Amino acid sequence: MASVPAFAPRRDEPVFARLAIIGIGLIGSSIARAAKELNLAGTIVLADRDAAVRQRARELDLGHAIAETAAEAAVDADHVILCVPVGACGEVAAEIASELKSGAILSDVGSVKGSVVDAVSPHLPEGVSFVPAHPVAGTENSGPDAGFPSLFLNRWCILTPPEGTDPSAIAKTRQFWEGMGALVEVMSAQHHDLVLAVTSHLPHLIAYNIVGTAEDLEAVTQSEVIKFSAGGFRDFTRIAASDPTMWRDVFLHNKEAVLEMLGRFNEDLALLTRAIRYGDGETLHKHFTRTRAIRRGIVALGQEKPETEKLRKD
Ligand SMILES: NC(=O)C1=CN([C@@H]2O[C@H](COP(=O)(O)OP(=O)(O)OC[C@H]3O[C@@H](n4cnc5c(N)ncnc54)[C@H](O)[C@@H]3O)[C@@H](O)[C@H]2O)C=CC1
Ligand SMILES: O=C(O)C(=O)Cc1ccc(O)cc1
Repeated sequence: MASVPAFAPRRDEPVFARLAIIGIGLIGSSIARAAKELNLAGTIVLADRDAAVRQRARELDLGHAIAETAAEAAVDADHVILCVPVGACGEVAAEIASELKSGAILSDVGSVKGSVVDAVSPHLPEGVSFVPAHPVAGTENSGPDAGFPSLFLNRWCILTPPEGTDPSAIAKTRQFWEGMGALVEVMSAQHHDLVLAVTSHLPHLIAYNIVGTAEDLEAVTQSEVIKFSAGGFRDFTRIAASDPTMWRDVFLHNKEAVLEMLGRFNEDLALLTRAIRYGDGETLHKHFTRTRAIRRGIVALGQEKPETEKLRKD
C-alpha cells in the first residue's frame, strides 16, 4: 500500500535531539504531531499539569514519552517550548529552570510576547537562550484532541528574541518552525504586541462582546437571533467559542496595547455611528469601499484561506 505523503518534507536529520513540550493543548499537541511526523526532533517528551490531559496524550500516542512534571520533561532537552496560557509561562519557567542544561533553547508560543519575556527572563539560567515564538495559527478549539500536524503550514510564526540573544539559537528556532511549514519573521516583543492587538486581540474582544449582546437580546426576541443568524454572526460565534482561560490571560497581559487599539476603534465607530444618524451615505460608502479593497488585497495575496483550513479535521 502506498504511504500517505507528508504535508511538508520529512527531515533526514532532526533539528533537535531532544524536544520538551510543556502544555499538551491545541498548540502543544500540534507541535508534537508535526515534529514527530516530520522528524524535527529525535525524542519528544511532553508534560501537562492536568492528569487527564497526560492520560489522553498517552492514548493519542503523542511524542515518545509523557512526563509527570514539567521539570522532568525539561531534563536534558535541547529545546523546551512552553505551550501554556500566557499567564502561566513565568511559573513554569521557574519550575523547570534548575533542570535546563547549558546550551538549551527555551521558547514559548504565547499570543502576547512582552509580558512573557518579563515573566520568564528572571528564571533563565546562565547558558540558556530564550527565543520567544508566536505561531499566528490556531482555531477556537483546545485540548490534545484539537491539534493537527499541518496547523502551522503556510502560517506566520513571529520570533521576538530579546536583544543580545545568541544568533545561533534564533537560527535553530527558525529552522524548527520552518520545518513545520511556517513562515518565520523576527521583530521586537513590543512591536508584536501592538500589531497583534489590532489584528487578533481586538477582533476576539469584538466577537466576545457581540455574541454576549446578541444573547442578551435573545431573551426579548426568543430564538430569533440564533434562528436568523447570517454568516457574519456565525463567524463571530466561532471566535467567541475560543478558550476562556487563554483569552483572559491575553487581555490581562496585553492591556496597554489593547486599550490603545480599543480607543481608536471606539473613535472610528463613533464616526460611522454619526454617519448613520445623519444619513451621510457618502461617508459610509467611502469607508466600505476602502475595507472591501483591503479584503481583496488579502485574497490576492492568497492569505484568506490558508492551506490548514482545507487540511484541518473539523
Ligand atoms: N489557541 C490558539 O489558537 C493559539 C494559542 N496560542 C498560545 O498558545 C498557548 C497555548 O494555547 P492552547 O494550546 O490553545 O491552549 P490549550 O488550553 O489547548 O492547552 C493548554 C494546556 O496547558 C496546560 N497547562 C496550563 N497551565 C499549566 C502549567 N502551569 N503547567 C503545565 N501545564 C499547564 C493545560 O492543562 C492545557 O492542557 C497560549 O499561550 C496561547 O496564547 C498561540 C497561537 C494560537
Ligand atoms: O481561530 C482563529 O481565527 C484565530 O485567530 C486563532 C488564533 C488565536 C490566537 C493566536 O494567537 C493566533 C491565532
